[in-house]
Amino acid sequence: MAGVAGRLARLRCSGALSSPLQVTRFPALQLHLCGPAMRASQKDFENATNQVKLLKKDPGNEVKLKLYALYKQATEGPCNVPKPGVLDFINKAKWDAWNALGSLPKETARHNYVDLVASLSASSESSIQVTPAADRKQPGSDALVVTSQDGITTITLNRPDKKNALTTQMYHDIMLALEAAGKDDSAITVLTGNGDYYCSGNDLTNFTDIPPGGVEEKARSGAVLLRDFVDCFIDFPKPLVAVVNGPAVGISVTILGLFDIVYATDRATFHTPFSHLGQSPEGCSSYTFPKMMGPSKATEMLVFGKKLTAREACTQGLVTEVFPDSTFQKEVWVRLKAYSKLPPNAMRISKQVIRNTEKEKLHAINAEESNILRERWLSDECMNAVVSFLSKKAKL
Ligand SMILES: CCCCC/C=C/CC(=O)SCCNC(=O)CCNC(=O)[C@H](O)C(C)(C)COP(=O)(O)OP(=O)(O)OC[C@H]1O[C@@H](n2cnc3c(N)ncnc32)[C@H](O)[C@@H]1OP(=O)(O)O
Repeated sequence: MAGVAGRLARLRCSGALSSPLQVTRFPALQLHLCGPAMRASQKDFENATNQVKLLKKDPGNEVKLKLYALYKQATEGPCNVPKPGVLDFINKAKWDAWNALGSLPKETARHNYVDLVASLSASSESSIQVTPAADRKQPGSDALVVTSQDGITTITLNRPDKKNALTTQMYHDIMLALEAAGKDDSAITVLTGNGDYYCSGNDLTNFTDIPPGGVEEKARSGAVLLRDFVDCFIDFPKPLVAVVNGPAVGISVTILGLFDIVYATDRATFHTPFSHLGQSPEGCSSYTFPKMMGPSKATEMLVFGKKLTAREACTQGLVTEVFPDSTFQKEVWVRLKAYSKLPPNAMRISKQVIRNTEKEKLHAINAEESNILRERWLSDECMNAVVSFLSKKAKL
């Protein structure tokens, strides 16, 4: 697979990316990747390496990779270190960027680095270090908001700018929130999203956060986390309601089979593009979906990634009721407030009567799905899909 940074550099040199927009955004890259070699003193270079630490505006992965590559070329010359493993996304992207500079002379690299930093300094507002993913801080508890009112505990996914994609931290926080909600004095628990999306599923940048034990360890710990996460839904003791305020993707769809009620706006869609991502179903959907909609409709969703409208999902039994978007919030909350006034113990016991017969089976299915996914995450198919998403995201 050609490196993303290498592909970017080649495209730039061929002029294929020289649209006015890109020239405006990255003038230094545009000018100097193919431009004439010029001189910058060692002192200028040292100043620039210090200046880089003071930049306030994040210029994005593309420029960070370029800075990294130019620095290495300027200080060490052409790349002749071994290529990192294909699953070592971050180091491989860095290696590709450096390697793409070929035999560019050290002096030219030094000049280009100085010039690139100067162009960035003008509009800088936040840090620009090429931070290894493992060192990156995950969003904290503000990515999840928990409120309790009128007998209802509401857990709200709160990363609207990322379509409420689930970070590793959020999986942990949701488990804690469910544990607390299961014990508090509310009658009903609700999961919903803030913004135009319900949830875009697993945050695909989770895959770049490789621990010291490497990708195998990442896959192993991911499978454990997934299993624990889904177990919390299987075991949740009270009525659990999904208020699906917009499109839902991936794991946010599959776990709906473990909710007691699913209310959706007519703007919602339900998408499980697992094959496209080289992955396989989780959240017990390999069991709950065929059971609720029949194996053929389940296959369309889980194997072929067919996206359902809210009404289709309702017909298939995945959604309880669909509401017009304009009245969705009002109608749903009036309904839930009325339900929350029913005797809580009776509701809890009735839920358990309905669900308990399946619990053991669901735990076994969850364990099996998590194991299979652990292997999938190590596959070329999955790795290529994640690299493709990250490349588009980094606009490489
Ligand atoms: C413990 C581990 C358990 C793992 C369990 C496994 C679960 C499997 C899954 O959940 S598979 C599903 C994974 N999700 C996806 O594949 C969705 C990816 N995202 C998209 O396809 C699109 O972003 C979209 C269709 C959801 C929305 O498209 P739209 O064009 O409307 O918006 P943007 O693409 O511009 O998105 C806005 C910003 O949000 C970022 N983002 C959205 N979804 C994710 C995601 N899943 N992971 C990471 N980031 C996501 C997107 O990159 C934009 O960010 P930016 O503004 O910084 O560019």
